[in-house]
Amino acid sequence: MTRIVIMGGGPAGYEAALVAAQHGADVTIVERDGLGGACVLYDCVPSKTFIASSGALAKLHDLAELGINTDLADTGIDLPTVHGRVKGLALAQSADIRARVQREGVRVVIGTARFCDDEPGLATHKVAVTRSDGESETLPADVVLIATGATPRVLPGAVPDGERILDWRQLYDLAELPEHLAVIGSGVTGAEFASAYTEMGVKVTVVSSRDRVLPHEDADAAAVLEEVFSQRGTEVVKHARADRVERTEKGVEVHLADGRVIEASHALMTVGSIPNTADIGLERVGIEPGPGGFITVDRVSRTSVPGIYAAGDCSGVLMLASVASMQGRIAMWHALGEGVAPIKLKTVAANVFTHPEIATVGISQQAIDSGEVPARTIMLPLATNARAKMEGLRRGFVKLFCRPATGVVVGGVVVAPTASELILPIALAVQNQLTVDHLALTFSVYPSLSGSITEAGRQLMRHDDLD
Ligand SMILES: Cc1cc2nc3c(=O)[nH]c(=O)nc-3n(C[C@H](O)[C@H](O)[C@H](O)COP(=O)(O)OP(=O)(O)OC[C@H]3O[C@@H](n4cnc5c(N)ncnc54)[C@H](O)[C@@H]3O)c2cc1C
Ligand SMILES: NC(=O)c1ccc[n+]([C@@H]2O[C@H](COP(=O)([O-])OP(=O)(O)OC[C@H]3O[C@@H](n4cnc5c(N)ncnc54)[C@H](O)[C@@H]3O)[C@@H](O)[C@H]2O)c1
Repeated sequence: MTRIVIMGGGPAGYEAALVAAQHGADVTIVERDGLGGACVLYDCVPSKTFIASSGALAKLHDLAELGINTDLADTGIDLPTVHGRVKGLALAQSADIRARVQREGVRVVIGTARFCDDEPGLATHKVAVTRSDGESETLPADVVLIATGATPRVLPGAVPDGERILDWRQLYDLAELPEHLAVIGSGVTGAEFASAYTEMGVKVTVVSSRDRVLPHEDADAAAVLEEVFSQRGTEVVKHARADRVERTEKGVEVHLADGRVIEASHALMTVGSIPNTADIGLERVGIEPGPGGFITVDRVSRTSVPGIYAAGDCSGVLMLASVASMQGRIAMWHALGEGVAPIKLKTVAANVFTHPEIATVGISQQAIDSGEVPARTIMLPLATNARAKMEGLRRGFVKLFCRPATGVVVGGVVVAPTASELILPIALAVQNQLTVDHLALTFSVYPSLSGSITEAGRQLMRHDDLD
């Protein structure tokens, strides 16, 4: 029986464990904190639960237009309940995952793992575990999966103190909503929290090192978000690199590299993550971490050392739970000799949970505009969609990209309140190389927002006739 040890019990680790157990391997997961990993306990799941509350409040703002009277002055946030729900749900989800993997016969050890091979180059490996009960053990392994995830990056001049200078994992311990929150960093994490706190009525200032929020996302989508921010009074300070954050009597001062100073009550640091690869004994097996400490892997999650795979945030491939899970599963299929297709990153669907949401799949507009990928494109504003009008939605759009000659769908963007759900037909088309004709000839419900996706297909199909 193949002995598999998995370091880390996040999506990469636990999904891998489920696959390995299904294929009859002897599987042990070593996890420091709890099953589900940082994804479930501190990052993805808590933030999306928090956003469920801010999103509910956001909907109230739009009710007046639909003829519903609500007294917004009377509407409030019960922060302890919101935070209690966030933490409770995370723990419950973690317990569910633990029960599931144990049901499948996986051994779960709560503790910290590191390699302890006697020398690099051996055919099998050893993992030393310091368990949470203080005991130690050594696990022999034919295959090891490194799935240790990542941790918030700390700027030396802005070390989180859990009171005024916070990382995103500390937010749910605040007793009250911040009076004025400075969000440092305008990537996906920064944008999501800026949006959530804005909807909760907090004054928010976003410090963006670039000329816009969400520098890695679709520029038109980022522009919609900036418009919403501006309408809600949220300021985006651009070309602004935070040098340090100092505590003052009343709150914090964010000192920018160009000398500007932003005053706020609290600072939320969202300046990225670093992989948890420093203390896991990589030198004992001869793995040299790549740039930024990430472990280099190929498309079936192999590292440079036979028998050792890596998956998820520690590999830095695409820091998404869905990608981590797929990398983990692929690693196990490969290790156990199953037929396996290398991961296809061009088909990954992702969503930014702002208000409105921004969902993307496949080739980006930027790759098309730069000439890297030839494609025909269409952008339909939601304002032209009957259902959107009925719902009072003015902002947002659907974009669809296809190959110039064949009409095969290669990507798309949806900006809408439920973009995370609406992106699926486009993702399905990209994954299965469907054409705009397939979308165009599919019945969508009338009236529906998804009608804009079939309409986008039809508009690109018309162009086909001119080719
Ligand atoms: C605020 C935020 C929101 C996010 N929202 C989303 C989202 O909506 N959708 C999405 O797809 N992605 C989201 N992500 C990204 C997603 O959380 C990560 O991509 C995902 O957690 C990666 O999973 P993983 O298994 O690689 O690592 P993790 O979830 O980080 O799990 C790794 C685990 O390994 C443990 N570990 C580390 N070292 C050791 C060791 N030596 N021994 C034992 N255990 C160890 C860690 O304690 C951790 O629990 C979000 C990220 C952030 C920061
Ligand atoms: N909904 C989701 O799926 C979701 C949510 C959150 C995060 N994630 C994933 O996690 C990964 C990390 O995202 P992230 O937003 O945490 O990190 P990031 O690295 O993408 O963004 C951090 C931003 O902070 C900026 N920055 C760095 N130092 C700065 C400074 N001193 N002053 C001002 N700005 C500074 C960087 O230029 C960058 O734009 C991404 O791959 C993302 O997709 C996904």
